[in-house]
Amino acid sequence: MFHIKTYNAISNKGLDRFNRELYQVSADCEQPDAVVLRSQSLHDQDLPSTVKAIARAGAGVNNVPVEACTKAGVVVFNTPGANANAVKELVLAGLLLSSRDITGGMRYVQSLTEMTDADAMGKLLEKEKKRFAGNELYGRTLGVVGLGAIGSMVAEMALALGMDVVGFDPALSVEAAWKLPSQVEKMDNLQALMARSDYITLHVPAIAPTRHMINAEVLQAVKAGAVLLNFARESIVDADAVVASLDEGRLGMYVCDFPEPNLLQRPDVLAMPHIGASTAEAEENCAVMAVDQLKDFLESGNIKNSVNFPQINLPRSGGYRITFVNDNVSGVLGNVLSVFTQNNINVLDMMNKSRDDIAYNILDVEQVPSAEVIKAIGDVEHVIAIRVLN
Ligand SMILES: NC(=O)c1ccc[n+]([C@@H]2O[C@H](COP(=O)([O-])OP(=O)(O)OC[C@H]3O[C@@H](n4cnc5c(N)ncnc54)[C@H](O)[C@@H]3O)[C@@H](O)[C@H]2O)c1
Ligand SMILES: O=C(O)CC[C@@H](O)C(=O)O
Repeated sequence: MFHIKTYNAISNKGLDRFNRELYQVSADCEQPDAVVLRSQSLHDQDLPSTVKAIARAGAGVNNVPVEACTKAGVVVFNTPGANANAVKELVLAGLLLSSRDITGGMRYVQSLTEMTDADAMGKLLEKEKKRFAGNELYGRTLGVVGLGAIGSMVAEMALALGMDVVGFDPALSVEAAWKLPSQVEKMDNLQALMARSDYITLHVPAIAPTRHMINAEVLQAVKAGAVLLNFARESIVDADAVVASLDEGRLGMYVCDFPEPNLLQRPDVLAMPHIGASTAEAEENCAVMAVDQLKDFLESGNIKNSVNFPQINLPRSGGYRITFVNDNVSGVLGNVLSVFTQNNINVLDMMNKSRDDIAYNILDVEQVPSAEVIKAIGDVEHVIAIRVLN
């Protein structure tokens, strides 16, 4: 039986994929084999030593202490692309809400509660509507910072709206580059993108190099009146620098999914409560992907879409499956194989993959490994974690 601890509201479409004869799933499990979560921060929590994997039903893993997990041999998964369409559609809302005073106009109409005469109301609205006029997106330039799953979808959408699109992503993967429309013009640096764009939208992960990447210096390069949209993370933008730029009249508007107190009560800030991925479809997609990846890892040792471990998949070749994690230094696998030789255990198939400082191994063996053999493998220098699967 595997024990799964959940945090946040994880869609039942995903959780129902855990066969209850094999899995116990609950929010208050104390010694879980694995954790499924959304935005709950694990930074201030002690992770039980029973945890072998953490599945983030979503893209950003800044709420998970990934480095500590890697050192402890804990695999961290995310669900790349599973909520990208939801974010893309909210970016479209942000573009429209920042271009036309839709919310101001709606608030004004709702305020006319004293009016009883429809003709008089119609005349008043025709007179007042100029206060809520705006501009079109067509022909304007959108700068997309980060051209991964979300950024590339946003770029494609903007092109379909008749916008020009420029992009900046120094770490673009080959796979992501293939998905990018050819009309997206590549910018060499962030300043160049800022100087060209009427709208700038951020789609980078919250990692050390992106912390405050939008700061006072970068905002100097922005076109007067440009709109900045942040549906990525709070830490990417220095909110004080944004407020200063808005006050100065340089930045025209800030649309964000990560409000901070100093952004409230400003007409030039449109703030939302982190709802980029809050659609039924995105929540289901993320939960299904997270659960499927976790099951494949717990039951077969395979790893797909991990942010700290290598991708690996070894079809079962019968016998008994053992997986182990080790420091990525030479000689460890050889020493483990010697343990099998010494104990007359035949290896049927095996795969070894590494990523940065960590290596991960799957071995199918013919004979059931005894507790002594497992202990001997665990005692091999640089072996961090070991599992025996049925
Ligand atoms: N508002 C929400 O609810 C919501 C939902 C989903 C994702 N997000 C956030 O959006 C981020 C991006 O999501 P994604 O699915 O597109 O991820 P992704 O990994 O597919 O794409 C991120 C892209 O950013 C690029 N990048 C990294 N560092 C960069 C830098 N310094 N400058 C420019 N580009 C850089 C990467 O090369 C990659 O192409 C997530 O990490 C998460 O923080 C927010
Ligand atoms: O789970 C959520 O609601 C938000 C997820 C989002 O921020 C992400 O990084 O994927």
